[in-house]
Order: sequence, then C-alpha cells, then structure tokens
Amino acid sequence: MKAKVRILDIYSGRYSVFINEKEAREAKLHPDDLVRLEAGKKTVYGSVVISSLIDEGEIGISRDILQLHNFSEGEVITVLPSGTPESVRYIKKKMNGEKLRKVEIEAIVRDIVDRKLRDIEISSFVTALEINGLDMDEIAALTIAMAETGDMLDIDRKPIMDVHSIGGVPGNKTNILVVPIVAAAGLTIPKTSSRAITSAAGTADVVEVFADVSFSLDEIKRIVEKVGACLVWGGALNLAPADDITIKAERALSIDPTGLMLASIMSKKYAMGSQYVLIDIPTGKGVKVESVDQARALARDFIELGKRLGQYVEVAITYGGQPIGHTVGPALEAREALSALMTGTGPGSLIEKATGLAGVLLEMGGVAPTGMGKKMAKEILESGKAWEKMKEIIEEQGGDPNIKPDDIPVGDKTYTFTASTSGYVTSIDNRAITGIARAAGAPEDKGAGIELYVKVGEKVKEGDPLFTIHAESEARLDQAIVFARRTEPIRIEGMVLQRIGNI
Ligand SMILES: O=P(O)(O)OC[C@H]1O[C@H](OP(=O)(O)O)[C@H](O)[C@@H]1O
Ligand SMILES: Nc1ncnc2[nH]cnc12
Repeated sequence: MKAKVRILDIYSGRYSVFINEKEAREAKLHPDDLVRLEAGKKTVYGSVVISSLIDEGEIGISRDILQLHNFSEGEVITVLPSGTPESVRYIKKKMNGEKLRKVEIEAIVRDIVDRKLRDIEISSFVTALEINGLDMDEIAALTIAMAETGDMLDIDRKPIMDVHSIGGVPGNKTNILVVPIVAAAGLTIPKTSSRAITSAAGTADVVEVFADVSFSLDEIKRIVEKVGACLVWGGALNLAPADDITIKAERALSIDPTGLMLASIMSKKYAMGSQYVLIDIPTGKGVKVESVDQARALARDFIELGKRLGQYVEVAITYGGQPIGHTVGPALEAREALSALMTGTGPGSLIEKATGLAGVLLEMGGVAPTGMGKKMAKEILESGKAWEKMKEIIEEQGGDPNIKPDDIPVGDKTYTFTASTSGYVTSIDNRAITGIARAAGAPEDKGAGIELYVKVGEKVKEGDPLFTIHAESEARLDQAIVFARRTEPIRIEGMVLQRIGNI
C-alpha cells in the first residue's frame, strides 16, 4: 500500500510503524508484524502498531524510525508486509546447538543491522549464544561481519594502541587513567567504550559525567589527530553497529556470552584500526571469569582472534575479587578517577591496575624497555603529565578542563551501613555491590552508586561505617537499602552469616 508519512513525536526504543486500524485489517497486518517501508532507494523495516489515531492513507513514523532514515512529513512511501527473515532459521539452528556457517552468521548480522530482526529474535540469538556458545571459526566470522556492516576509522598515525576490559568488576574506572597515561607518552590510543553491560557503570557512562562521549567518526579523527587519544562511546558511531544492538539485549538479561563478547570487543577494535590491543580480564568470584584457568583459555581466544584479524593482542589477567577503588556508579567513579589523575595518587587497587596496564601498553608500543613500563607509567601519572593529557581530552570532548572532582554532583539521598561486629573484612560480594548500585539507579541516574570505606583484609570495629549508598530519589534509595539488607555485601570475620530455624 502507498501512504503519506506522518511523523509522530514518539520515542520508545523500538522501531514502530503506526497504521490505521481499517487499513491494517484490509492489508492483513497484525500488531508487531514486520513491514518494509520503501522510500526511493531506501528500505527500512519496522514493527506494526495499530492505531485509530492515524488517518486512512497515512503511516505514522516514530522518532526511532527517523534515526534510520530521514523521512519527511507528507512524503508518499510504499508499505509492504515482510515475511520472517531467513536468519531466524539460523538463530533456531544455534538454539539447537548446531554450528553456524559463515554465510548464516553474515545473514544474522546483516538482518540485525537492517532492523529486520526484532528485539525478541535478537534476545533469542543472545540467549542461544549464552547457552550453546561459538567456536573460533564462528567467532571470527561474527567479528568480521560485525565490523564490515559498519564504518571504519582511518587515522594516519602508527602505531595505534588500544585497551579494553571485558568488565564485570564493580568500580572499574581503570581505563580512564590508562588512556591519558599512554597518550602522554606519545602513543596514539583512540579508545571506545560501551556503556554498562553487567555492571553499574561502563566507562562511557563514567566519562559522560564530565565530557561528551557521542561523536561522529570525523570528529573522533580530528580529536585523536590533535591530542592522540579519546574516550568515547562506541555506540554513537556506526562502527560495528550490530554490537550496540546486541548489547541492549545483553544488558536487559545481564549476560555477556563469551563468543559474542569476543566478537563485540574485537570488531570495534578492528573497525578503529587498532594494531596493538591489550585486553584486561578481571578474574575472581562474582565476575565474568571466576578462575585463572578460565581466564587463560579466554586469553588464548583473544590472541587467536587477534591473529586472524591481523592485530597483535596481549592479555592481562587482573584481580577482580572485589571492587576496584572505593567507588561504584558513574558520578562517584568519575570523582575517583579524576582525583587520581589530578593528584597522582589514590586507592592502591586503582593505581596499581592502571599503571600495570598502561605499563604493558608502553612496552607493546615500544616507548618503554621491557620490564620498565609500569615504572614509566607511574612517573607519568605522578608527574601530572597524565592529568595534563586528560585535560586536553576533556576540552576536545566538550567538557570543562578545569573541573574539580568535588564539583561533580552525587546522589544526595544517602544511607550508611555500619559493621555489626568487630573483625577483619573477609569478602566483598561483587554481584551484590553491583546489584545495590543498580537498585539505587545507576547507571541511568548518574549520581547513584556506592562509596566503600573498607576493602578485604582491613580491620573494622563494631559500628564503623562500611559503605554509603547514594541515590537521586528516596524510592530508589529504599530499594537499594532493601537489596543491601538482603545480600549483606561485606562479610566480617566473626559475623553470624545465617540464622536457620524450624527445619
Ligand atoms: O562491566 P560491564 O558493564 O559488564 O562491561 C562493560 C564495560 O567494560 C568495558 O570497559 P572499558 O571500556 O574497556 O573500560 C566496556 O567498554 C564497558 O565500559
Ligand atoms: N563492548 C563489549 N561488548 C561485549 N562485552 C563487553 N565487555 C566489555 N566490553 C564489551
């Protein structure tokens, strides 16, 4: 059918197309059916919403659809039903535990990017990958398909360095220190990050507190050519666009299937033209990788995938048994990261990890002799050179380079938990800490999160403060308090762990 475009001020996070009830009946279209919109040479897919608010002869286009193509008000377009895409059959194959061929993986990725697959099918694909996994041939095919369905960055500098954490550990603001340290040593490091996937704050969520993170490829090229680095959100770019679509499903389910994680991370690195990549695998209880053996196996996969993509990859297995530093949540983490850069000091776990990772990159990039990288990274941090570089990055990314960490607002609804007994802290539960910060509103509420006053091994006295929850609303604070009471994230030697009666 032909219809006149009516642009609707609706933004729902779904690609909805609104059709008049009578016309939908005549065309045998039902709610959530996939339709093809043809405007000249451009084809866009959307899901049907039936509405009497739309007149006959009109088609309502949501703002989400406008992001895919700039339809104009009153433009006449063709609307056609679209059958189930062939790639759904391949998703079912993976659900049954079968190996996918390269062409099948390419079809799935193309249909994800073209929005022919809806959220429900994408979630099924992500779930099938979580349950049945991918082998290295499938991962390589997925990585290349993800990269090649988007744009590529071409920066005329060598070598191009990169760092990426697989995440999972709360408070992991480390790369906000690593990037300026490495760039201050003269290396080029165009860093893209995702927003939170399983945690309460992804690096992009934290940087966004004090600078813009959404840029076009041309803007990134300009920033990186000027200051040697950036700290941006990969999702704002058309780099491996299938990645950010699948991340949405991962975030909703709080899962990060290993094969998809490898493809997702490495497709972005490939598209950014990175030649030397350092992957951080936080390892410990309650994170994505719980044992060193698992971390080694994953490291081998990253290195092998890098070889197939023509990249030199090294992996650092890092301690992920408790949160990094003392803060969790975008604004609180931004304060801690900026303060460490500004003063050259901070929590041991943050400084040690950041200078350790930066040191590896300095050696990989050939600016530090083998074994001397960490020392050089520490000197760059302590001398203030990393902070100077960070100020350049902040300024180029539209932030205030004279920002003071304490100027950053944090949630003013607070509640502090205290020690119920005296003793040593024996464990801090990563999952519970993330759950509390998320219940408090992070990462969407930037000021929400947790300030930790103790770490594993420290001695506390009964009544000492253990952690403060910050939230932006009383309702969120109450939810976080309930979650914290239920999970008791900080364990102290001598504590009664459970009370069981009436069995
Ligand atoms: O912890 P979760 O949310 O699962 O993982 C997502 C985080 O891990 C990576 O960190 P980085 O950008 O390398 O610092 C991603 O980019 C993202 O910020
Ligand atoms: N970009 C990304 N995609 C998937 N998993 C990740 N873990 C950390 N970063 C990730």
